[in-house]
Amino acid sequence: MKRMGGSRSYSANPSDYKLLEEVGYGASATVYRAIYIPFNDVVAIKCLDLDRCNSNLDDIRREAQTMSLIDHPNVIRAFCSFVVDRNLWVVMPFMSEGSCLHLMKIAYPEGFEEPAIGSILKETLKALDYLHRQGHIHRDVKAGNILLDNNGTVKLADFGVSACMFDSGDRQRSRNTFVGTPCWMAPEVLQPGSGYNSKADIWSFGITALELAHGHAPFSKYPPMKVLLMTIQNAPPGLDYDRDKKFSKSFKEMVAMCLVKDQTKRPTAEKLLKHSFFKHAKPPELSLKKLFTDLPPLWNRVKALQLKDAAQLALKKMPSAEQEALSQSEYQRGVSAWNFDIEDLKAQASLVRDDDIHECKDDESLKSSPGHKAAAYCESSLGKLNLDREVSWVEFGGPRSVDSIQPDCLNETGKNLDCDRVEKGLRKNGSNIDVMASTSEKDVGLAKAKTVKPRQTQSGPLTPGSVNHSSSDRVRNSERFENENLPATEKVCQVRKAPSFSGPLMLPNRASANSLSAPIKSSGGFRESLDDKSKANLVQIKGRFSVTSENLDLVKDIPLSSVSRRSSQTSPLRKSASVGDWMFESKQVPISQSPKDLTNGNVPASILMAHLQNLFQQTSLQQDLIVNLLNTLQSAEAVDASQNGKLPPLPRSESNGNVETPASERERLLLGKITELQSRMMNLTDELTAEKLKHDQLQQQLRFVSGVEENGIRREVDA
Ligand SMILES: Nc1ncnc2c1ncn2[C@@H]1O[C@H](COP(=O)(O)OP(=O)(O)OP(=O)(O)O)[C@@H](O)[C@H]1O
Repeated sequence: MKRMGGSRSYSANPSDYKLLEEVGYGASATVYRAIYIPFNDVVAIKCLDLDRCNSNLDDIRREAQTMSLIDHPNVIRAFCSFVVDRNLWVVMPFMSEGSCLHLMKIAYPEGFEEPAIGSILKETLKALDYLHRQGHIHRDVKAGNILLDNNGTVKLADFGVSACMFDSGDRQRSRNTFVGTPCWMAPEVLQPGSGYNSKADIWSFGITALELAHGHAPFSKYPPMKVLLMTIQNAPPGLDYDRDKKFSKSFKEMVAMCLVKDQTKRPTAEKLLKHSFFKHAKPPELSLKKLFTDLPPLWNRVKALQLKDAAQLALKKMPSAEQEALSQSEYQRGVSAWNFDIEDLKAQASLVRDDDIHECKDDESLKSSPGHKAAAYCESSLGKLNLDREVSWVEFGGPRSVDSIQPDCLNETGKNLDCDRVEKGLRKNGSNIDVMASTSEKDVGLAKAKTVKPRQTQSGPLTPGSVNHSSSDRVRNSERFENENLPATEKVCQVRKAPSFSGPLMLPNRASANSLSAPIKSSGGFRESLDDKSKANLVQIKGRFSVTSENLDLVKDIPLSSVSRRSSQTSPLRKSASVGDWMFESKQVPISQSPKDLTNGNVPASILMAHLQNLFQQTSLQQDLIVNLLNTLQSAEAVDASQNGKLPPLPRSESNGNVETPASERERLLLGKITELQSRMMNLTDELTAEKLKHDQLQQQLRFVSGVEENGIRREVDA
């Protein structure tokens, strides 16, 4: 793809470009300063490692093409793009001051002053307004993607995850997938199925405003899953009245407007641009230029940051392998499917120990601790959450390992670049770099110890052919090197190879990829409203079917089709209860199934046996119950009659005490009563016979099932 840069066109021939220093890196790309030889123009080349990209080549090409069609002074456009081995090269204008994130890490760890923030945000908002009008959602608005050049120009970069709202087919559907960086992600983006639109960018824009104001995004020190939960559950973050006294009311108000959880209540970019905060924003060339005075060139800053990151990461206490395995499986369980369940996630997040939330806390004491920003940077820059449709596993680990960073301290001749000098230079320049650069001597020593190892350089001026190695190869190669050559003292660095909480999460979004271990919940992921009693015992709900913990043992292997249907069938015991108020409490009998259900071949014989035995027991109990009932009725009638005087005492023979032949009215009444009792008894006998019949049928089935099972076992034994 050949495109025009201004009035000039750039070729798609890699040998026309000379790669110089590395000036940035992200989850899937490394960015180099480069020279376009035919014009002797400085450009930036983003080398996207296709092995590390989740998208297919067509998608990536389309993205690069989209980028090349962009035409706005505040949006980075691609001059051209082409594939070089397993990399896609995207040629674009070089932004000499790099990203706002890098600038903050190097010189403004507590964030920028309001006038600078106002200018940066206004230019960014113009970019968003343009993109939204063109039908795009950027989906990755953050300080790391806002680039600056030395005359104060601000451009929004990185269409790595942008999508066209007017796309059709797969790409349109893919808007229902999670893509982005968790700290900046809008609540609706984190909740699958709820759908989102360009207002998601407005939320990210609000988070970016906080990032520029504080030097880090809210929640940036937490692991991705925790961020995800906090974004969904907590009140939206904002500028605090007390803590952020230095910021104006209109700035605070503008941020609050962006960070409304209900996306429909967020303003559009166009509307937001009319906010008084932006009306009074200074032109960027006035407020931004002074930010870079006295800073070393971008590539040296990037190197210093890489060293700092490496040292910080090496110092981090890593969780044990077991904990990692647990956290991986928990993460996978929680978000590995569309049935995104907040309760389950809450439980998982609670498994994350507080000391796993790395040393950066929000409190001021820690803020002032040396190097805390770099650690926060590591968290935020590595904590990319990417839930892609084709991925069915969770991947942890930062986008770059310590190892992959090491060669950056070497120049093309393999000589060690004087990293100390870089740091000293930064300090000398009087900026706040001390905070960033003042990790203990141990850190620096550690980093230096690693840099002196003779290795083939992969940075510095590079010819196109020399960028053949994918970044993953680089990591792998250097890991091998580490394993073979690392002295014991440097083993700590190997912790980087262990997965980390803050690495990119690649989570599947396929509905079918749900986890068996996760409880089945009603469609919204929340339990249906049930009375407290049933809630307490509830294990599963699926439509109108429920299983309670009381019958869990009996039921655990029975397929859902044989699980009791709530309040739709009456158990034999309920029937008996309706005869009189004879409530029969049995915790073993909550299931009612028709013999058809039980003999449909799906139910294991052992379960069926238990169930039939249970029914047999019930029937016997019912028999006893009916007999008792009859006896009770008879004696009660007699007592009643004699007490109420309805049936006067029978005349007794004086001589032998026998009842004499009825002759009187009283005797007729008595006979009537007896007849009534007899008919009731007959009814009850009928019921009893029916129950006996049922009992016999069940016994037959029981025998049949046992026979089948025995035959099966015999056949198995014979075989
Ligand atoms: N045109 C450019 N000029 C100067 N520096 C650049 C340019 N483009 C990118 N960078 C630097 O490179 C870094 C990484 O670039 P980019 O964000 O495009 O990579 P990525 O892999 O898409 O990162 P992520 O997805 O993590 O945001 C940026 O944060 C910025 O510091």
